[in-house]
Parts: sequence; C-alpha cells; structure tokens
Amino acid sequence: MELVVEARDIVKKYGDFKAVDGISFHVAQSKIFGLLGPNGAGKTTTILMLLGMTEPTAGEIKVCGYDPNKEPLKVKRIAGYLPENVGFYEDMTARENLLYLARLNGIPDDVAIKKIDDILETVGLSDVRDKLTGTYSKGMRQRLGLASVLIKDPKLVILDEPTTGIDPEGTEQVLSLIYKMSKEMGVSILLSSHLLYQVQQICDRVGIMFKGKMVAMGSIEEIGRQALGEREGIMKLSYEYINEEALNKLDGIEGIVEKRIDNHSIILKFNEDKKLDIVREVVMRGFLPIEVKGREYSLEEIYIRYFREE
Ligand SMILES: Nc1ncnc2c1ncn2[C@@H]1O[C@H](COP(=O)(O)OP(=O)(O)OP(=O)(O)O)[C@@H](O)[C@H]1O
Repeated sequence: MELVVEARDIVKKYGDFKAVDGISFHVAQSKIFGLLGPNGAGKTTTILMLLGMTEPTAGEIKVCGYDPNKEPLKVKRIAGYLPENVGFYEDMTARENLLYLARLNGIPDDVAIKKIDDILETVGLSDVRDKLTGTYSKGMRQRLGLASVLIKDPKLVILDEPTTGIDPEGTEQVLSLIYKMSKEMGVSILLSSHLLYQVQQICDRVGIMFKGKMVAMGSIEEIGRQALGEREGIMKLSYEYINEEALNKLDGIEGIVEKRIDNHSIILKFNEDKKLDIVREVVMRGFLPIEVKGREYSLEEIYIRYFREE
C-alpha cells in the first residue's frame, strides 16, 4: 500500500495554545480520508501543515515522501488544494478561468485547451463552459474548483469543507465527483468536513478530531464498533401485531441482553456473536417477523456519542 500522506505526532502551537495536539494519520493511494470534527477542532491547521503553508511545532509530515516544510514547491506540484471559499474571476467564463490557471501553472496553451475541455466534461460543466462564472451556483462553482485542481494532474487533492453551503443535489454531484476522482482517476483525497452524514458515504477511512486531538480513526464500521460498545448489536423485528406478552415467551434465549416492545416491533439488544442463533430461536418460538432490521452505524450517531462523552 503506497502512502501518499504520512503524518506522525504533529503538533501546532499558537503561543501556549495547541491547535493541533499530537495527531498521526495516513492517506493511501486512491483512497478518500475524511478529517472530521466540529469547527475549531484543528482541521484547517492540519491541512495547512500538509501543504507547507504553516510550520508544525513538532512531528513529521511526508507527502509522497517529501517534507512539505522543507520542499514546499515539490509538494505544491503534487498536491491540489481547494480551500473552503474558492474564488474565480466572475467576469470570465469557466474555460477562461481554467486557461488562466493553466498558464499560472506553466502549461502551454495548446496542451491546456484540450485538457480543459476534457476536465470540464469530467466535472459535468461542458454545457456551461462559455458562461460567465459569476452566473454559476455554489455547486457549479465547487465543481469548477475541482476542475481547477485537476488541471495539474495531482496525486493528492486536499479539500476543505467541499460541500458546505451547497444544496442537496449539488452536494450529491460534488461527492460523486470526488469519489470518481479517487476511484477512476487514482487520485488520493483528504477532505475536511463537519457534515458527517454527507461525507460518510464516500470516505474509505475517517479521523475524528476534537480540540486538536484525534479521538477516533478507522473505517466507519471500525469507529462504530469502538464508539458504540464493542460487540453489542440491536435489531428490530416487525410484526403485524404483537403485545407485551410476547416478550415473556422470549425469556431465556442466550445472548439477548435487553428486549422491549416498540409499537408492533420487538427490539432486541444482543451479543453480536449469537445473532443468527437468536433469530432462529425467536422464529422457533413462533414469532416469524415480517421484517428484520439490523443496526447500521451512522457517523452522526458515532459523532454524538464521542462528543457527549467529552
Ligand atoms: N493563526 C492562528 N493564531 C491563533 N490561533 C489560531 C490560528 N489559526 C487557528 N487558530 C485556532 O486554532 C484552532 C483550530 O483552528 P482550525 O481552523 O484548524 O479549526 P477547524 O477544525 O479547521 O475549524 P473550522 O472549520 O472552523 O476552520 C481554533 O481554536 C482557532 O481559533
């Protein structure tokens, strides 16, 4: 597994205040890593350190093997960065804006023009490529932002709050584009967000930051297990009709930790290892459900859990 970003024990102090307090994480090739946490958690500070835009007080950072603090230009060549509020020349079209950026990056016009049209196609802005960007919606602007980082064929793309302020349809388009960049184009992505339920759909791994510390890290499922109690599951068995008496008939089934009736459903808290045995036993005792629903970990739930415990 090739690591595109490696951060080890990084610290950023402003005076005595630790904005980032000894965090470690990595981003592998073609993967999406979500840096999550509430405002002020230290996400932007972390991103600025990765890009060599602010110097860490301690710790080690490598971006494709380069130290961003010692070799910022090398890192800038490899990494595309889209800040939270990206600005374009509003009185220029999408193509003109991108051509301007390509020139800044030293790409010859003949190469750039072909490339720009391809990229605008990828981000779904071909139809409006000759419209002034001043007329674009926030979602279109953000897709143009993604186009602008793709111009230099980055290995790594860093996105600060890529979906903030965009309507649901626009958000969906931006997220699927980010996903495509990683899975089809092989770009590694690090994105920061406080909108957990949105980004959880596309992140391979996430790190949850709080007050400068990384309080949890892993896949959504791993974090779910860490956060929500090790091996306990919850399931809901729905019936056309059921009453409290049914619960007595389920007494003594091994692995059930808690049982209750909710409307016409039985809610069972159980030991994850015994899940299948439990369902089988419930059915054998005469309670064939019309529907069984297991728990799905949602990041929102995990997040609330972490921050409630602080
Ligand atoms: N230049 C600075 N000088 C002093 N304190 C700073 C500076 N930059 C950031 N901070 C503080 O560091 C903490 C982390 O800020 P940071 O911007 O990294 O958080 P964040 O998680 O990105 O949140 P947001 O989404 O609001 O930007 C905050 O308490 C912030 O006030």
